[in-house]
Amino acid sequence: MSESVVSAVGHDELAALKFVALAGARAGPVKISCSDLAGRLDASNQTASRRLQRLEEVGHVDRDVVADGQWVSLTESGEAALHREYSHYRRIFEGTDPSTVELDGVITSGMGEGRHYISLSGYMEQFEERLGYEPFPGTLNVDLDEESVRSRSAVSSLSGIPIDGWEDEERTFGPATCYAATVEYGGDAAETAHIIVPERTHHDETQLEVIAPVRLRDALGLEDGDVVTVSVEAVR
Ligand SMILES: Cc1cc2nc3c(=O)[nH]c(=O)nc-3n(C[C@H](O)[C@H](O)[C@H](O)COP(=O)(O)O)c2cc1C
Ligand SMILES: Nc1ccn([C@@H]2O[C@H](COP(=O)(O)OP(=O)(O)O)[C@@H](O)[C@H]2O)c(=O)n1
Ligand SMILES: [Mg+2]
Repeated sequence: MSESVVSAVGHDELAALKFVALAGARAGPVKISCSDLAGRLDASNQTASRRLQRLEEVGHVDRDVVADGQWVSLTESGEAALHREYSHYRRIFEGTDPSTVELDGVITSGMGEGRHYISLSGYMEQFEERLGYEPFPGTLNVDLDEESVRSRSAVSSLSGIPIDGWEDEERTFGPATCYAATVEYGGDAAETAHIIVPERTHHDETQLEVIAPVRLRDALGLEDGDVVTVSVEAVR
C-alpha cells in the first residue's frame, strides 16, 4: 500500500466503510445492497456502488458481487483506516496526550528470536533496573500500517530508556532503546509495556517489537491478524 492509497480514499469512501463496518463486516462477509448504502450516504445507487468499488481497489474491503447485492467484508487495512478515525475522535473527546505517538498495526509472529535475546542476563538485569520489571521472554511483533510507519519517525524524538550493549566470551550484543507504551485492543489496555528498538535487528521500520511483564497475547486475547494501537509515551 503506497501513500497515494491512504490519501486516495476521501471522506465519502470512509463514510461507506463505516456503514459496512456497522453492518457487521468486521466479523466476516455481510450482504450489502447498494440502495441501502445509497440511502445512508444520501447518494445515487451508482455512486454508492462506485464507493464500494473504490474501497475494494485500495484493499479496504473484499467483495463478492451476486445477483441481488454483494457480500462485503472488512480487510485489515480497512480496519486500520477506521481505527485512525477512532483515534482522532478519542483525541477530540478524551484529550489524548499530544506527547504520545499512536501507532496502529497487525499482530504477527516473527522468527522466535525475541525470546532468546530478552532472556539473556546481560539484557535482563538492565530491564529490571531501568524499566522496573522482568519482561516476559519474547517480543510482541506488530506489523505497522503505512501511516504508522511514517509517524514512527516521531518516536525517536521522544525520550527513550537506553539499554547498553555488552559482551560475553563469544560475541558482542548490541544496544537497544525502550520507550514506555500502552497497548490497546478491543477496549482493553496493557499499560505497563515498552517498545524496544534494538540497534541490530532483522526487522525494518515496518515492524514494532513490544515487551511487557506479562504475555500480552494472553492479557489482551491477541491472535495473529488482530489490529492493535500502541501509544508510545514521551516519559513515564
Ligand atoms: C534486547 C534485544 C537485543 C538484540 N540484540 C541483537 C544483536 O545483538 N544482534 C542481532 O543480530 N540481533 C539482535 N536482536 C534482534 C533479533 O535478532 C531480532 O531481530 C528480533 O528482535 C527478534 O524478532 P522476532 O520477534 O521476530 O523473533 C536483539 C533483539 C532484542 C529484543
Ligand atoms: N510481552 C510479550 C512478548 C511476547 N509475546 C509473544 O510471545 C511469543 C514469543 O516471542 P518471540 O519474540 O520469541 O516470538 P516471535 O515474535 O518471533 O513470534 C510470541 O508469540 C510473541 O507474540 C507476548 O505475547 N507478550
Ligand atoms: Mg517477537
